[in-house]
Amino acid sequence: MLKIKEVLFHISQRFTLGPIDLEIAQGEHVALIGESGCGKTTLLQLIYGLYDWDSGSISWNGQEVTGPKENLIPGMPYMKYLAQDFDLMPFTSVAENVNKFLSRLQPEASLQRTDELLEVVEMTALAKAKVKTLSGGQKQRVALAQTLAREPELLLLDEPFSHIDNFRKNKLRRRLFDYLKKQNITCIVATHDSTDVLAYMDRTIAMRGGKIIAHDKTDVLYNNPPSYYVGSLFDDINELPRSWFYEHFEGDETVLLYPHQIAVVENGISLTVTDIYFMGSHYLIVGNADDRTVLFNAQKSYPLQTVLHIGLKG
Ligand SMILES: Nc1ncnc2c1ncn2[C@@H]1O[C@H](COP(=O)(O)OP(=O)(O)OP(=O)(O)O)[C@@H](O)[C@H]1O
Repeated sequence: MLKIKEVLFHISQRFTLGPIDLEIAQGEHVALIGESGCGKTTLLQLIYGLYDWDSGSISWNGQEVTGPKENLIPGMPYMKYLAQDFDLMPFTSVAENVNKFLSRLQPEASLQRTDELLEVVEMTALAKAKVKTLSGGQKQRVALAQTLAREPELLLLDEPFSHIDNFRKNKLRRRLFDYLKKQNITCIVATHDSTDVLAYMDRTIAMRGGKIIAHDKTDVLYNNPPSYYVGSLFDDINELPRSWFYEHFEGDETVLLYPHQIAVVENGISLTVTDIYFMGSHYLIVGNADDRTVLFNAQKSYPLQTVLHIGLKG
């Protein structure tokens, strides 16, 4: 289990991380989401032991994590941190880049494991290619395989799919997180992209200004975002008067609704269509209601300036 107790770290005069309190069980997958600069990378690097923090403690299965002051080689050996700017050997092949972290004593088994890991990241076809000839997304996949080759107990991934095209991303995510679950590898993923987290992360942590501001099971946090900021990390979200959607409700209280929770109804709040975006499975409609912008999903398109009525879906 990872235990972080009251960790506080002044990385600069302008930015303080913490206090952070967090426990993550063996085999759990946890996402760190939050706006750029909120401290996701700094928290991953602290957990890995790349900084000497000011106070508090971090431990993995009872073993204290320590920073560079105490370790000649920074980073805890039972963890692996995959940085945003991955570091590969450009003049050697994809397979060699992965194989170099496997045992020299069992060359047959190492080759087999290299093949297995290249399959996880869908790089089998390019096993013999030199890394310098690869695209950014292909390099990122090799870096992932290399990180897995080191058999970490705790894997820290910083924006692991940022260079990978949508075509491959979904399949890669499924393969990677299935593999990690099977191996019981604990994983923390820092990401901007909520689709990285929804399906694969047991829990999600939302950060802002160096602090954890919300923390729950991923589906619970998605369905009940405690603030507009947290909801907007997952999807477009509307903050609208509660009285628009709930009869007999008066007062200034607002309600947070994702576009898929609002629909065109017969009797409801009147809205003028101002923009329409084709999203593949549906249209995202932007409208103006009582001087507020509202985003909602619809199955069909409407001419601009059409007046519709909206209400809660279902
Ligand atoms: N080595 C450093 N020295 C001083 N300040 C730093 C250092 N590294 C990061 N910071 C500052 O710490 C804050 C948090 O940065 P961090 O990289 O952890 O955020 P992030 O949430 O990972 O952002 P992004 O999503 O853009 O990668 C930022 O204000 C950044 O400027």
